[in-house]
Amino acid sequence: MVPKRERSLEVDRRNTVYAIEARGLAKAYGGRRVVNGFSMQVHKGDIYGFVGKNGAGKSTVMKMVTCLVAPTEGEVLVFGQPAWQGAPGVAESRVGALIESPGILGELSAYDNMMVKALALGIPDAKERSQEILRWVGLSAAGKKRAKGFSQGMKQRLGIGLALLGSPDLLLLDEPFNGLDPEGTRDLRQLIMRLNESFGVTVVVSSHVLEQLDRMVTRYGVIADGRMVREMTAEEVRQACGDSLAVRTTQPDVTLAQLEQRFPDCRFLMEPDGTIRISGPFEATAVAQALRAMDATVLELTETRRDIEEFFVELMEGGKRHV
Ligand SMILES: Nc1ncnc2c1ncn2[C@@H]1O[C@H](COP(=O)(O)OP(=O)(O)OP(=O)(O)O)[C@@H](O)[C@H]1O
Repeated sequence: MVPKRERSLEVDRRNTVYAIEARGLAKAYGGRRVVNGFSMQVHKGDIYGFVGKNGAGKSTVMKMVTCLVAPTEGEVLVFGQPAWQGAPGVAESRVGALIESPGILGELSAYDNMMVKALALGIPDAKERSQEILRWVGLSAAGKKRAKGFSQGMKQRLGIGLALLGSPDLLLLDEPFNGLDPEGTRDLRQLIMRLNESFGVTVVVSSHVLEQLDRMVTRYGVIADGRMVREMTAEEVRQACGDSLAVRTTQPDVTLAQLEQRFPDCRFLMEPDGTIRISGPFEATAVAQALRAMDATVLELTETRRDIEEFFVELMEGGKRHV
């Protein structure tokens, strides 16, 4: 049976409406463009890992998607509709977000925090909904304790609870693992996965904690200097990491077709600069022999072992060639 998350990606490939689609997005502060020519495609059902160095522009992009900040240029579609139509539109009704401070009232309990927001949103069954969500985020035992005394993990979970009040189809979480201990990190990761799997909530998570993203993400986007460097499925990242063979020839398309035919059990990935990355059960010497037999002009043939962190660091450096 196909795992549910892979199945949802399969369905979405045929579906042209994305949860988020950004085109030519730019944001300037004081004349400096901190996001520029930015594009992004988050498929419905994704857990999308949004990765980039400090200051790359992740928060700014997330704020433009959630209408906290107005774009200088470009367009953001949320479920096919403009997030901005002069005023916040679809983002208000279908999107939940935890960006920077989660808007928690420190003097109030978790339940009272939920009720304040539920009443402000005009949610009809505010009490039941607040209790239900608190159970979901694992805070029903927090009782009357004031939120200012919560651990960082509890605050993050309450922040997510508040973001869930409007029953969003899309949830954006900016650095949610910051300041969490290993247990808090695990709990939060499991919560994100449950939301995605049980309710089909599309989740965008920006994080530096690649190890956590690797355990739950279905697609990645890498931002550097305000531009999208690369979007890849988790499977493509897995293929690009681990033992692999990088092959560059003068005719990459022809070489790729021939190698695929010659080594049907291997996995092949063509990188933007034409490098063919072979992973799976390959023998470097057999590939070298095959290239000779094909009369290919080989510019490079390198066997590499690369871990996920190294892979992303290279991309975050600005999308230089990563062999
Ligand atoms: N309100 C603002 N006024 C001026 N500059 C800003 C403002 N908000 C962000 N910036 C600048 O925009 C750039 C991108 O910031 P942003 O917070 O989006 O990056 P980030 O990728 O989320 O980084 P981090 O991981 O450090 O939060 C930074 O250089 C930042 O200083």
